Amino acid sequence: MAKRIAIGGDHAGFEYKEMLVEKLKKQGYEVKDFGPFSDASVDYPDYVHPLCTAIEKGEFDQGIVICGSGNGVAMTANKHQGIRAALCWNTALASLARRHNNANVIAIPARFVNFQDTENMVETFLTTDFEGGRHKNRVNKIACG
Ligand SMILES: O=C(CO)[C@H](O)[C@H](O)[C@H](O)COP(=O)(O)O
Repeated sequence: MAKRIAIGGDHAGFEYKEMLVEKLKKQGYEVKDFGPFSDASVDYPDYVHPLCTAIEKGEFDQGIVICGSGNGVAMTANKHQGIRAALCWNTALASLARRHNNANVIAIPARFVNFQDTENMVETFLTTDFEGGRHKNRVNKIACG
């Protein structure tokens, strides 16, 4: 079964989101675009909260959220108990986010990374497994409340 990917962000991430959606669909991923659907100025929580709720409900396997710095989308995503969002700006961080933190959402700072690096980070994020072992207890202790 194709991996189900949820993607969204804000106007600053719009261009990269559009290019990623096209690429991921071509690669055979099942992709749902949570918006926005133009580069008009918007508020990222309006798009990131529905995306994260859908992941928490089990409707998607992993998420990609993109804004200018990556911080706004990451902060929003991490308000959700079932989300572990990792702000990444290179493939080493994307790999560690999966291997050590079992991150289920990657947050990308579109204004600070080029698209080639973004593609590489996303590919790494979607294809790298959680190592478990010593990291399992730590990850289990992240959620609170
Ligand atoms: O949330 C952010 C900052 O933490 C994102 O980078 C936004 O994309 C950014 O704030 C948008 O800025 P703009 O001046 O409204 O385009």
